[in-house]
Amino acid sequence: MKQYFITGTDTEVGKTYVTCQLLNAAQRLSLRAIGYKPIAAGCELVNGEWVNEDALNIQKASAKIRVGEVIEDVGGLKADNKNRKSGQTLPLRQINPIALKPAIAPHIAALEEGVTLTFDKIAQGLDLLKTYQPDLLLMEGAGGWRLPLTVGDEYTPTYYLSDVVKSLKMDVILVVGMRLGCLNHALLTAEAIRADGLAIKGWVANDVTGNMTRYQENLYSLKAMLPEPLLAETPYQSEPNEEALFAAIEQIR
Ligand SMILES: Nc1ncnc2c1ncn2[C@@H]1O[C@H](COP(=O)(O)OP(=O)(O)OP(=O)(O)O)[C@@H](O)[C@H]1O
Ligand SMILES: C[C@H](N)[C@H](N)CCCCCC(=O)O
Ligand SMILES: [Mg+2]
Repeated sequence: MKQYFITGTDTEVGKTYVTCQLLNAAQRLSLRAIGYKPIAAGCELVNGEWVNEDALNIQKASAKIRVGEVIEDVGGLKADNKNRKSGQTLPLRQINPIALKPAIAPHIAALEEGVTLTFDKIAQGLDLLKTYQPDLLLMEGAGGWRLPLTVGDEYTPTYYLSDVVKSLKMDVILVVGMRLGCLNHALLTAEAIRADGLAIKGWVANDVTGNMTRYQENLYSLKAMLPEPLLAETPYQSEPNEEALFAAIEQIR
């Protein structure tokens, strides 16, 4: 089983978009691929359940439950798993255990809601998804690399999502949202990941706007400055480029 943490140069750069494209491509290559969004901020109440759009998209793109699959109860997340038939999507709460209502920085939302964002909650959710025996597990962050999870007095951050990834020793895939400013954001993010002692498996150039001036020149610059491989380019709003995505999967599987 291969597992990766998907980070990005910022929020809204296409981490979920790229995660789903990779999950779909892996599935087409007969790999069992599952996505995980441990912490999501920005939810709507749908039929009594707090639902986040990233989580829904990842649920849709993830492998389905198999015949007779029995899931161990980990941290109480098994709940809505009974009576499920094979071929159904994984329970949303397992894809996204921590759903915070306002679309704001998660540590602030958590403080408002009296929720604590702990290593254990994130790791338990990951362990539960591993019981489905995926070939590929992609865990999407929230925001960028240095995302605060907990704060002390005066909102001093004390613990970051990057610390969790460090403890889990996960390799990282960096999604670069191709827009003005991304060179600085990509280089700083890559420097921080390496300084945290983690490996960047590769990066994805996601054309998040479709109208970046000098897109190619920016891409050449990133290729020249980032030593890690460009896994794929994901174009703006076109049909997925399956060949490119398959090649990316071959590099990370
Ligand atoms: N290549 C693309 N073509 C078209 N639309 C895209 C592309 N990449 C991203 N988007 C759109 O841009 C928006 C932001 O993308 P996405 O939600 O994947 O960002 P994110 O980095 O996961 O953000 P967050 O930090 O909230 O998790 C979404 O509406 C998504 O559909
Ligand atoms: C709500 C939003 N869509 C993201 N999931 C959360 C982004 C948090 C960014 C925090 C920050 O670095 O300022
Ligand atoms: Mg997302």
